Amino acid sequence: MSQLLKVHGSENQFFILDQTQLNKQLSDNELKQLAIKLCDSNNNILDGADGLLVINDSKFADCIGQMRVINADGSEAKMCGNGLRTVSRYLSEKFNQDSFKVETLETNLAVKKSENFFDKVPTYSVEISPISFAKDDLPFSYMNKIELIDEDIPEFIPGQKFTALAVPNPHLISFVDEVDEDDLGRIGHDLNGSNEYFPEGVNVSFCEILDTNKLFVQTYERGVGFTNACGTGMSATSLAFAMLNKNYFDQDEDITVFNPGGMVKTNIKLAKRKEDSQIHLIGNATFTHELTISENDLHVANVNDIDILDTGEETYYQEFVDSISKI
Ligand SMILES: N[C@H](CCC[C@H](N)C(=O)O)C(=O)O
Repeated sequence: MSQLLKVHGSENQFFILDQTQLNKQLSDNELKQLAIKLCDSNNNILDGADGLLVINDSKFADCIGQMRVINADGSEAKMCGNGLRTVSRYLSEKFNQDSFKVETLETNLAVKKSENFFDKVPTYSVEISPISFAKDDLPFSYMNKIELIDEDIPEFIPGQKFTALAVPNPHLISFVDEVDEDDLGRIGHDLNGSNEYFPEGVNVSFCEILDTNKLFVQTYERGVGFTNACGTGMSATSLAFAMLNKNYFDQDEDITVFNPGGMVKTNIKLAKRKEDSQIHLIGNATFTHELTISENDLHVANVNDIDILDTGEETYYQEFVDSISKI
């Protein structure tokens, strides 16, 4: 029985650990160390990953499991949109249910199996919630602002506007004509080090508006760096897009969000009070490998003692990616 899975949502790569299968739960520090070890590409465990998703039993009767999110640097996040799709598939197949709730650090989220985007590419829809623009919920500090919505912030990039929102992890978004990776990398790095603006760091996304309900989003993630996709980043960006670009947004249709790892869809329902808007993220949940620690003791996971089985699913995902085009 494999103890770990290697998975991805839009090539945002994770390891999944189902702690309910272990004889002894790992401590928070052991989970942090395991995440750092597994995710570090220098350890040659399937080229590392962007984070570790930990599944535990839920304390809520209406949830079939709990998801915790540990970034590659060992920091814990409240939420992970791409990761929640893979955890939803894992729990769906484990309990043979297609629609249920998953407990996360901040709230319990509704998830469900969706119609596959492509043959043999399992596809899931997850609720992204709660939503906040309040400075104390991000948190951020900028002049006397209590919200940052389409705000000129010359200290970041002169002439570029930014929007900050928590879903509930923190996101800073800017709409650009073309993503400049140097700018994105510099701001992402600076705002996740010691800085006066985002004391707990922030995920930074640049977005190109390609057409009506069609976006390209690239993200520099807190606790990771550049990733192929960031589910909460694409979700937060989709809400900001719907709020700020009414002439390019059709509320009756999903938004197609391209990213360096592929494509997802988001569904936005704007509400009178913006925090009451609804976001759903729909996309693949691909399981690429099953891993077994022969020690059967994750506390001392030894790099050389891991058996790895390739599921063959990546082939189907790549066929999906080859079938889509931004234009
Ligand atoms: N780096 C994020 C957590 C992972 C989010 C991302 N991978 C997603 O799919 O939402 C943070 O520290 O808030």
